[in-house]
Amino acid sequence: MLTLDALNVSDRVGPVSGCLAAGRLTLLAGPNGSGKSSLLLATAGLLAAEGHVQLDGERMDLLDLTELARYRAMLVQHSVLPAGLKGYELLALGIQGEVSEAACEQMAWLSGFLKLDSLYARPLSALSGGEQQRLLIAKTLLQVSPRLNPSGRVLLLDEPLAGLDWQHQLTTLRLLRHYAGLGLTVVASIHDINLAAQFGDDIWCLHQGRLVAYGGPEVLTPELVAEVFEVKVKLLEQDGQRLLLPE
Ligand SMILES: Nc1ncnc2c1ncn2[C@@H]1O[C@H](COP(=O)(O)OP(=O)(O)OP(=O)(O)O)[C@@H](O)[C@H]1O
Repeated sequence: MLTLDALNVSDRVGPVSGCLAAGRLTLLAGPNGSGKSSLLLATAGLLAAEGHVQLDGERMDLLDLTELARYRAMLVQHSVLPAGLKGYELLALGIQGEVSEAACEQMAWLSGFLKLDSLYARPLSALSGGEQQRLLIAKTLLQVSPRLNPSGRVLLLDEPLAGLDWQHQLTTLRLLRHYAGLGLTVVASIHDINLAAQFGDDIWCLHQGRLVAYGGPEVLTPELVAEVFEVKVKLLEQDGQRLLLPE
């Protein structure tokens, strides 16, 4: 479990306190500039912040970089990719230690979901934005895949669905749920509130740097959406599914 204790990045986000549970997929919603990326980066230890983040009771800011890389993986928004690198070389960066048979099997497993086979041999500079994103997602997942890294406990992803087509958005969300099911704490920012409601175990909603709502998908009410996103929506409910439709 990740515990945020008054985490604050001046003028960007916070103070935010709360628990991000292991075994659950928490989706961060909120408009542009509401602080999602800043919160994720500060949680990952990649952005200086006041307050503390504890991982199972251990202060993350006291861990060295090698320990951090073992415990948590983060997909950052707008990754700068080395142009000469090929697809498989990017993926290999997610593997700690030698590329073992188990690592190859895990890569093949992820490739099946994210359709990476045809991307392996190509330079990253020759791939589309969505193709690059699929490789980056796989690399991030590999880093904390329990079979390869039993110490892996946390997955943080900033807008993993950016640039993905509909099929790969759904595949990615299913993979995130799978990793949560393996016991990891999985946290991702997302702009589609209906996908957030469908796939998130927990929702955190940020507005102007503050955590204004958290809980199950039912926290995404038309009232909250109107206040935070300034969009009028109506709620449709069918077969236990909730859909927020713009009016
Ligand atoms: N490098 C920076 N230096 C100073 N302020 C920043 C920096 N990056 C972001 N901000 C500001 O911090 C606030 C939160 O930005 P952040 O990127 O965390 O929001 P976000 O919710 O991830 O937005 P988006 O949905 O557009 O990605 C915004 O007001 C933004 O202008």
